Amino acid sequence: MTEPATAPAPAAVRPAPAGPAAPANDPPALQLRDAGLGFGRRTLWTHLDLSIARGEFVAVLGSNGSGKTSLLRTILGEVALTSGSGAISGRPLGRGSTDVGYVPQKIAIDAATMIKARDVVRMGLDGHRWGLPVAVGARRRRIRSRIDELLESVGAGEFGDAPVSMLSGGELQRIRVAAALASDPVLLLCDEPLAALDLRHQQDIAALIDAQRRLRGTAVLFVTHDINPVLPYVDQVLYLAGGSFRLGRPDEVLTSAGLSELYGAPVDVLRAQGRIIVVSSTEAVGHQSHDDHAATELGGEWR
Ligand SMILES: Nc1ncnc2c1ncn2[C@@H]1O[C@H](COP(=O)(O)OP(=O)(O)OP(=O)(O)O)[C@@H](O)[C@H]1O
Repeated sequence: MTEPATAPAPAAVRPAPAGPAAPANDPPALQLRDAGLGFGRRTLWTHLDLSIARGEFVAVLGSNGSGKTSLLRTILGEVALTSGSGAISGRPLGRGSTDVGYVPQKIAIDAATMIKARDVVRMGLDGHRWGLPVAVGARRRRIRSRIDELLESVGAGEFGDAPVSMLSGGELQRIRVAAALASDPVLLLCDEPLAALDLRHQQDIAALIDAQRRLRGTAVLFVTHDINPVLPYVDQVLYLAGGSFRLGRPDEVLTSAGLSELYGAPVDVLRAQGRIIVVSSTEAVGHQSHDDHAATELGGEWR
């Protein structure tokens, strides 16, 4: 892909992927080989080769309906690839892998429920199973102390005993992250965890996830409509659109030439004050804001 001469590199400081060094012959946290997915006659993406090493941060961008969530669902083993194959830490994709943590867009919580924040984290520890026997004695203390540790690690120590229905969007998102990290996963899948958060909370959650991959070597696959809050951390961008994709470093993928080719329509990628703004021929779109209207129009216009 050609880099437009006018596009400066993002101003963000990119830390090197960190975390405990994995032995050289360790398999990647995630490997997709010649992977494809479609529903009926519609192909979402095909011939996708993606390898994510321990401690690597990969952002997934793309228009509405381009298959970002479906990609996560294939990795979770909920949807089978139409072609190709995938593995997590060398093991074939399948349901219920404790190597994978998942931060969903939403968890369905009844407003009337009295489930506490710490109960949601416990679900993460127990592999999302309710109705386990009540732990007693030393085991109970061990579980409680691990949950306290997880709550502290996401800055949620203070509201661990609060009913989740009382929490703000930002507080609840911390709890979702703590639950996803409970099994100390090799791979963390995040489906738009910054949606509906204000700028400060977006930055907090992004930094939290970055800290986890640095401390624990967790690989991160992060679906987002807005690259900017995670730009300082991103090693690779996977950009899905129009039944195809681009994969590479942010400065390789987020270019006017590359995205125009991907969409088959003129797209300008602007860089200003360390932020990236994607602009169509008619309006600013998608990656700089949480403007659902603009994002929807991007998908609707070019899908
Ligand atoms: N099980 C399914 N059967 C048929 N079609 C499906 C199925 N799951 C998803 N789709 C379709 O596949 C397309 C991609 O959906 P997906 O949710 O992966 O998109 P997305 O990129 O995450 O979109 P958004 O940005 O709006 O969240 C959509 O058109 C959706 O309707």
